[in-house]
Amino acid sequence: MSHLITLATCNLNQWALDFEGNRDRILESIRIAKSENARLRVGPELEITGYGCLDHFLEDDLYLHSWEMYASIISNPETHGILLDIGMPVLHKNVRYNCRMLSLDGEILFIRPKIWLANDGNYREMRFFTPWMKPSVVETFVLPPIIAKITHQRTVPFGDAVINTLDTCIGAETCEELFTPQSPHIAMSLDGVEIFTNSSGSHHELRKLNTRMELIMGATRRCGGVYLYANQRGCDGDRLYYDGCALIAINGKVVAQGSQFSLKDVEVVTATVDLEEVRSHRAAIMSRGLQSSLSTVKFERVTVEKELAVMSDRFDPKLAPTPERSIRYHLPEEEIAMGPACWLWDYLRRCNGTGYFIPLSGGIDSCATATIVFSMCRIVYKEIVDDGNDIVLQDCRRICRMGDSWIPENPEAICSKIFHTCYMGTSNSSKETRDRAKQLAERIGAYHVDLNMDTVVTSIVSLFEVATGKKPIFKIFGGSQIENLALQNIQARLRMLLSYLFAQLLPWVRSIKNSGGLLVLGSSNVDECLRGYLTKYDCSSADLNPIGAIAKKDLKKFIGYAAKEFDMPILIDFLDATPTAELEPITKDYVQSDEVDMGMTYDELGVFGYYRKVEKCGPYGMYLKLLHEWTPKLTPRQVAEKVKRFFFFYAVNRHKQTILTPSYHAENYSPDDNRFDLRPFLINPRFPWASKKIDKIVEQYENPDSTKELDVMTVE
Ligand SMILES: Nc1ncnc2c1ncn2[C@@H]1O[C@H](COP(=O)(O)OP(=O)(O)OC[C@H]2O[C@@H]([n+]3cccc(C(=O)O)c3)[C@H](O)[C@@H]2O)[C@@H](O)[C@H]1O
Ligand SMILES: Nc1ncnc2c1ncn2[C@@H]1O[C@H](COP(=O)(O)OP(=O)(O)OP(=O)(O)O)[C@@H](O)[C@H]1O
Ligand SMILES: NC(=O)CC[C@H](N)C(=O)O
Repeated sequence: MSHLITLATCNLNQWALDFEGNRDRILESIRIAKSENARLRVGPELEITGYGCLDHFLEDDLYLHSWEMYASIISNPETHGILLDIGMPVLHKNVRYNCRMLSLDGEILFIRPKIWLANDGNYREMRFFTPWMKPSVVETFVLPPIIAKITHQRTVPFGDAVINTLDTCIGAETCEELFTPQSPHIAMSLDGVEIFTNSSGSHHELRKLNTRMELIMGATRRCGGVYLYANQRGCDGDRLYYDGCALIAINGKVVAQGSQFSLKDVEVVTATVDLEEVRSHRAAIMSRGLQSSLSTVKFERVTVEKELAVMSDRFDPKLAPTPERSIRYHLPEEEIAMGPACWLWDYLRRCNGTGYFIPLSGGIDSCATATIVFSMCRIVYKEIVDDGNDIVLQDCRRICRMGDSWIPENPEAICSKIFHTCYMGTSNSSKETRDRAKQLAERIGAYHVDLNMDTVVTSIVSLFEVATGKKPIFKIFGGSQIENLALQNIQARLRMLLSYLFAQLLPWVRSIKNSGGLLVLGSSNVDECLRGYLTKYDCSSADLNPIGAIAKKDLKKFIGYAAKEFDMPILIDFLDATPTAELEPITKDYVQSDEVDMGMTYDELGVFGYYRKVEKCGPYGMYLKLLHEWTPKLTPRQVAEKVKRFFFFYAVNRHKQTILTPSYHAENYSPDDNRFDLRPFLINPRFPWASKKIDKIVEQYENPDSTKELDVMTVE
């Protein structure tokens, strides 16, 4: 006979340190879960504080406020009648742990500290928490008096326990633990745990979702069982976008999946599963039976004298298992259209902003950034009109400084209120870029300013001339390299200055009431940041950069996608144009081009970026890898030149990464020096020893007879 139970998991848009807001979202998720008849509700990792509190996790206040919020949740009778798994940090014996609080009917069942902490890339959990290094061990936790008064308990178990109800066994695993080779669910499953909860704080990266999904599918296929994945969603105050995707799986099949990108603050996902399916799946595998009977890891059981099933003894014709469904993945270009857009919306509403400003050049990068803002407006509009989301409508009215009766008639109406673009031309600008910028702004409804700033550039050059008696001139007119660069950088840096001026005053110019300034958007892509192909403190220095960790290649795909999906044919013109900075005079024989200037192509930069950061290659390691990949199309010498050139520019420009505008983290090869890619910024760009070793190999290829065997240790 089947044994049906209904379970709930959720995506919550928590905000670091927003204790009351976080609590209310948790309460709302419990209310929804109960209304769907769920008997178990799991929420995201550290949901009471928000996952991204970083060094605030070191403050005692945070632990106090966590208990206060937790008390107000479990003392609320509306949260009773359902097993709750809530994420919160806890101090035990003066040690900080990242914990899960399991409770039922206002009573704490046990506290489970995370065992395997996330500590690479963007994650630094070891900085704030101590891992519970005693798998399957349980101690006694003395409850703080405010909680003891509410729960009428003095102590509760603290450690790696599991819950036995009358009809099943439940174990908790926390985020990273799923990603480890010896995940806790393995030993738990062999010890009879049938339902696993996973509470996560996992952020978006392009093309990453399948890793998470494959792990969940693989785990439940191999071990059997029901897996409830909960995740935070949204921007909780940092460069990361947590990408939800709450999920319920059973024996390698997905039965429920929440959305990855959305403006919903609370999204609850429920499913009804048949525990008999878990039992028969497991019992059919003899080898699993042997491993289970031999397993020496025994988990302490915390007993609950209740059943999770609504009716285990009778057949209920109204209750049926939720059918299997296929996993939904977005294309990378859809991910770009949605992730940074939702991040920008959270940012704007949470800082009580008036809108965004972007210097729009008529090139791909600022165009992609503007299109992402438009995508944000589309998502907001859809959420208001199609989904009737009142929170988004209220936020939208507040940000647009519109009254209580206003409902936007289309995405362009939202864009026209909050998005400002500006073309800042000089005599080096072309009509094409100017027109493209104007047409793009028109299409999305942005408030556009088209200006010329030659007078400002000229007056700065004149001032310099008066002060020094020397006048720099462009290279094509006979000037030196250094003069040429200085003249380009003046234009670039003035654009930054003008951006902030216009961002501050445009709402005033438009007589928008009660407005503050606009947030300035930067638009350097990941590849040019890595190569340092940007002027320090120019338009690359802004308040936020939605595309700072997205590759040019992906941005182009996104533009192609948006041209069709957003009905924006103008975007095709951007795709067809040659990327150019337009900082040097255009003559009949010369137009500045990015790839020529950089000495490498954007595709090559993508490869270098991947090997440097993801594969952790130094120049020598990268050369060896690319030698196999790029020869015989290129000679070993040409490969060596390219690798050395890349590392040269990377090293001389590394200092620029220290002041990069905070960017949406989207790519695993992001060079963001502030949180993700920590490196020195004074590096010998010639990498002398590695270069000698590379030269030795080139020599070996070019004169195979000259060296009998390859001895890379002997240089000179
Ligand atoms: N090791 C070090 N540690 C700390 N700081 C260091 C440094 N070396 C230089 N610096 C500083 O950096 C300055 C040089 O950097 P920077 O002023 O950026 O100038 P720089 O990197 O020399 O030139 C800007 C580059 O960006 C290119 N570009 C292309 C397309 C568009 C744009 C644009 O902006 O629109 C720019 C432009 O063609 C040029 O190649 C030095 O004057 C010095 O102040
Ligand atoms: N004529 C311009 N008017 C307004 N902003 C400009 C102009 N030229 C450059 N910018 C700003 O400076 C940034 C960097 O300029 P750069 O020429 O390097 O462009 P890019 O990084 O290739 O981006 P894009 O593809 O948008 O031109 C641009 O993204 C844009 O925000
Ligand atoms: N919070 C965590 O433990 C997250 C780590 C995990 N590797 C992830 O990206 O989802």
